[in-house]
Amino acid sequence: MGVTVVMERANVNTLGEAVKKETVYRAHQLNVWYGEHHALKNINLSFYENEITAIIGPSGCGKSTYIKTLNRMIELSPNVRITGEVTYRGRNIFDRSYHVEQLRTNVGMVFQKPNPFPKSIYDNVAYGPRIHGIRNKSVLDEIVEKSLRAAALWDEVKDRLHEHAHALSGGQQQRLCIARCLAVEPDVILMDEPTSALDPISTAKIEELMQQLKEQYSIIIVTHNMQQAARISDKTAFFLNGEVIEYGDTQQLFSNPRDQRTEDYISGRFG
Ligand SMILES: Nc1ncnc2c1ncn2[C@@H]1O[C@H](COP(=O)(O)OP(=O)(O)OP(=O)(O)O)[C@@H](O)[C@H]1O
Repeated sequence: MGVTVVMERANVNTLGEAVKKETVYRAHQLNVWYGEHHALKNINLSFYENEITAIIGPSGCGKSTYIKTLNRMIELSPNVRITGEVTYRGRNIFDRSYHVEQLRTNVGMVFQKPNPFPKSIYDNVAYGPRIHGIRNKSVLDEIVEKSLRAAALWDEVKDRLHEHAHALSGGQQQRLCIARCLAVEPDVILMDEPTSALDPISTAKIEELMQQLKEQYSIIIVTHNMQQAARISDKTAFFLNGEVIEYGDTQQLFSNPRDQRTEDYISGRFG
């Protein structure tokens, strides 16, 4: 039985001053079962504003289950049972009175495989705002441009906005999915291995983009790539067999892990 170690250090700005960051998400004694399978065990973990948090761990350790819990996509899986609490901005997302639509507006998600809708580039980005009732063409044009610029795709697509999204490269499609997510002005972006299907150049672009996006958004990324976690994240959580083994500042976790199992994993001894 593993021990859940939750270490939280003060956030420090570039001048070395401690700064208080707002807690965006807090999981408290969270357990998830798929039928009889206990996939997440007593998770206690917080995520903070304007940070990138990486979730790492070997295949099957519960990373995807965890981020799917954060936007309640987990409820789409059959025979799921959840106990404990997840608060988003202070409210328990499993409260009966909590509207899942509101949560999904605030919390965007980018998946492993780019999944643009079978529509034009423009219509992909305008989709969410239209669902929210925005019909005015010039307002939509503005949102589309702003979102594509924020996703570092505008220059590449501004002359072909009405082409089919599937005509874009994989890396461009993934940035389009990020633009689609930004168009509804989320607060948090969940990313489930967003670069694992991409080449190194597209991966570098997405990583650079994430550094810009964290100025405005809180990002939680699941990644198998430990170099990527070390390069881009502020905090890292290491999951193993459904438990959080270690959580802390990325630099500290990679250079001086507290738990032997973290050390074994990051040094490639298993997983
Ligand atoms: N819908 C489901 N029904 C039953 N078991 C599931 C379901 N989804 C996941 N599991 C099981 O729960 C455990 C955690 O799965 P999860 O997908 O969260 O792991 P992961 O760490 O994201 O893995 P990977 O890195 O391979 O994507 C695994 O043992 C998996 O087989």
